[in-house]
Amino acid sequence: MNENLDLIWENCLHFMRDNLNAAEDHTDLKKLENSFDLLFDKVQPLSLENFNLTLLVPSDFYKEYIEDNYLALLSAALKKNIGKGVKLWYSVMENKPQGKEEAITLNMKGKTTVSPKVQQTRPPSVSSELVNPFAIPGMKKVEINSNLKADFSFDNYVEGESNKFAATVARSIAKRPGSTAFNPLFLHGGYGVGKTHLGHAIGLEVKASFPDKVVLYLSSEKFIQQFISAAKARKQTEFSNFYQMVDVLIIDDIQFLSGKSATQDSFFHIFDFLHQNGKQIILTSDKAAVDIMDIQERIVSRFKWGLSAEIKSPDFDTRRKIIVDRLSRDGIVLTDDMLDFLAAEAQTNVRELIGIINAVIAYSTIYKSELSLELLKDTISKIACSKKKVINIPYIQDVVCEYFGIKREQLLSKTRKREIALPRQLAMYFSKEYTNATFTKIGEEMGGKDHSTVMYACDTIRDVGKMDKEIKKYLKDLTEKIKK
Ligand SMILES: Nc1ncnc2c1ncn2[C@@H]1O[C@H](COP(=O)(O)OP(=O)(O)OP(=O)(O)O)[C@@H](O)[C@H]1O
Repeated sequence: MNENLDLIWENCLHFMRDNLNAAEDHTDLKKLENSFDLLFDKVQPLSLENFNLTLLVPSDFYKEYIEDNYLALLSAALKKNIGKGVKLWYSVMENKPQGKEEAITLNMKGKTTVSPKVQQTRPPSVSSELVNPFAIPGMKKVEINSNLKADFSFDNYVEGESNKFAATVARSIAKRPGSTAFNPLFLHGGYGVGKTHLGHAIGLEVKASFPDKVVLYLSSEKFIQQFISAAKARKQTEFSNFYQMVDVLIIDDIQFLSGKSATQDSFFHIFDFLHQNGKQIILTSDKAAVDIMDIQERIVSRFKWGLSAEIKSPDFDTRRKIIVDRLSRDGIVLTDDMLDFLAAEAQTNVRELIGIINAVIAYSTIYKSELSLELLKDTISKIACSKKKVINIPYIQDVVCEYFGIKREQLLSKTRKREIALPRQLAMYFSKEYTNATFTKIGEEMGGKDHSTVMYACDTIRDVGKMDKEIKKYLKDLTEKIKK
């Protein structure tokens, strides 16, 4: 019978909705339907056994509200769709306060026993497993594409000093998603150091160990786009419902939520729902939570609830291990001096290192056994030449905008809001440092600012950057990105 439960419940809902007017003397049907939908969206049928129907409700309030307002209608619907002897039970999802590790369900009997018999005991085999009360009817069984890259597994993740802590925590989360103290896991670090890889590795491991868990990886840009489309179509509720079905949510580059206040609101509610229900949240960012500008304080504070782990640029030994690991997948073995040479080359991030390894693989395929240290040096110098790029003002502006998650129009605007004015001053400063442009030229390219404004910005950043921790960090990160 349970197989048909969703269908039976759908029919009950349909019957009740159809008869709303008859049940109450209400003239504003639209309003009535809306409040009915809001209420019953959050109610799920949990089980139906021997005429015992158990509904999962988010709190006592829902139970009482249903009993007070929809008793007659619900009884009629249940009689019609299940039969006269049906008894109704509630399973109340109780959320422990902040810091809890799991959600529990409590069973209690409803006032409603459609048959006159009073049921005193817990109905047989009511699952104590958490069922998502926010799932849209009919969506429960929808397969979600997790968007996980099979290559980004723990097996392919080389551990070293720079990432050991983050990797250990990630492995422990993958074993008990949502049940460790590491929720959310906030992974941060520079460009290409392996944050995304680790996020995927957790997701893949969870999927392998708990196939029924819903795992979803996506970039914050995708999240923002989806939110905007949902808002345009007035489907914010469906948007939230969708995310609330997820057991392990992995959002990459969360810093891009900066300045997007409506998306932040929605993210906040999804975050709280998932967290309160023991679902695992994994976030990656190119900066520490406190360094993300223009993001609501309540969100930053939630980032700190779990664990923040920084992944640093890989040290020499880790780089060497990564090279050996990658090349061995293609059956390529290099001599020690070749490995040392390559490991010394790409010092800042693994992505750059992988570019070099791929070039070695390509050359190895062409030259086969003739691969030598000289050939490697030659290959690397060619890569370095082809990678040299022109650093000009528009390029600097792009890097700054991407870093702060703001638009070029904002950067070039006249606004004095700190979250825009500071990136603008930094862009002016870097334009002076890295190009031959005059103050006047920089001013023109920065949205028609006066040369004295540019001079002032450069002096300020230079002076403040000497002692202000925040500015120092921006200078370091942006220098790395501009020179990359
Ligand atoms: N420790 C590691 N072992 C093996 N491969 C790694 C490791 N760290 C990173 N990589 C590889 O380096 C590349 C870049 O890593 P990843 O995309 O995870 O970086 P990221 O920190 O998310 O960077 P960004 O912030 O720029 O997106 C990927 O191909 C990834 O598989």
